[in-house]
Amino acid sequence: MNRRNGSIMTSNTLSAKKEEHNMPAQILDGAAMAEKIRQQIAQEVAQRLAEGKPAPGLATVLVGDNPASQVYVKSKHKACQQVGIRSMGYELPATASQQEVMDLVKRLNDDPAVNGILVQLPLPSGLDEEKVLGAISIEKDVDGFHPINIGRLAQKGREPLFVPCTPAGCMVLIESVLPDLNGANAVVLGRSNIVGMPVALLLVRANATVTICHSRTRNLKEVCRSADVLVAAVGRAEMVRVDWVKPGAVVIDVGINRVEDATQPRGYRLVGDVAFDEVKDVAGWLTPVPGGVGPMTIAMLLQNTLRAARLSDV
Ligand SMILES: NC(=O)C1=CN([C@@H]2O[C@H](COP(=O)(O)OP(=O)(O)OC[C@H]3O[C@@H](n4cnc5c(N)ncnc54)[C@H](OP(=O)(O)O)[C@@H]3O)[C@@H](O)[C@H]2O)C=CC1
Ligand SMILES: Nc1nc(=O)c2c([nH]1)NC[C@@H]1CN(c3ccc(C(=O)N[C@@H](CCC(=O)O)C(=O)O)cc3)C=[N+]21
Repeated sequence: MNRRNGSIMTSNTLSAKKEEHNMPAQILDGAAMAEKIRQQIAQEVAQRLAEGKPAPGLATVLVGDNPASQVYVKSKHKACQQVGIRSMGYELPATASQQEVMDLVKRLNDDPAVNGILVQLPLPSGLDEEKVLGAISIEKDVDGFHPINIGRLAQKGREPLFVPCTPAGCMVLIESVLPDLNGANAVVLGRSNIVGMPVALLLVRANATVTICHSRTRNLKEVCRSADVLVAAVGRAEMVRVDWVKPGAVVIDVGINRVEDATQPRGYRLVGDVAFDEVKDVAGWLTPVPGGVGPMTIAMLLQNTLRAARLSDV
């Protein structure tokens, strides 16, 4: 079996593959894939405008002044602009009350120019995230974090209106090289509400056999090494080392970690949860950081916003 043809490595091919140690991974270029998706979305938006329909609208809600959140929200607006989605940014101070945030969400729910509402997470401490996310109209829940959308994702035979963006982006990347996940062993490192758990749910829906790992997992390295598909979303710089990865595996690196680097203009560089330079020699496919899952997350947000606009067509 060749790791280039999208087939799944089985344990009896493992030792043979190890000898091919120096066969470098193919890079799964999320930035390029996201660019293609954005072009397609731009075309569809233009088509809608030509039909006399209004531009899809996305409202972002940023509470407080977390610098990383400000960067992410800014790049979401930029991406909207690129494809013709109208984006509206709402900012509240870190001192905003629960009521103020809830009132804003309700106002956006009632605003017909707003098709999608994204409340940037994490919210400052003191605010009830569950209540805020639950207040978003499910037809505008382009992040897919409303309890009804997550509940449907977790249940057989139910369809969420929207799938969370980062997990959806991971699946597009994985399925671009491994379209048939039937019976594949998938390991997800991390169980957060926004990445680990929903990506695990999507992998189960795609018929993979899924193991979810977290800070209490024993024998992490061995569990990871059993994976045909490994998704790392822990937020620990370069935690996944070369001997954690089965030769030929598809490795999706969700982590975005800043590490100090005086040679960089910003004083830091971004690294993933995977030690890219060593894992690239053994994985079949590997996503880079930056340029992997991050841009796909934003492309999925645009896709969800366009879908929300379509849902609101009368
Ligand atoms: N590219 C993108 O689009 C996105 C990237 N990210 C990045 O992905 C990473 C994860 O984000 P997020 O899910 O929000 O993070 P969280 O901090 O919410 O979750 C981290 C998860 O990893 C587990 N974990 C932490 N340390 C270890 C360890 N040493 N061994 C095993 N498991 C561990 C935690 O376990 P436990 O539950 O037991 O605490 C938890 O389940 C971050 O770097 C974040 O910046 C996030 C969102 C989008
Ligand atoms: N309600 C909500 N929805 C989210 O989708 C959400 C969130 N809250 N909170 C935080 C995380 C994080 N996240 C990222 C999106 C894009 C990049 C991204 O584009 N990264 C670039 C690099 C960006 C840089 O240079 O910093 C890349 O990986 O190439 C990263 C991370 C979305 N999140």
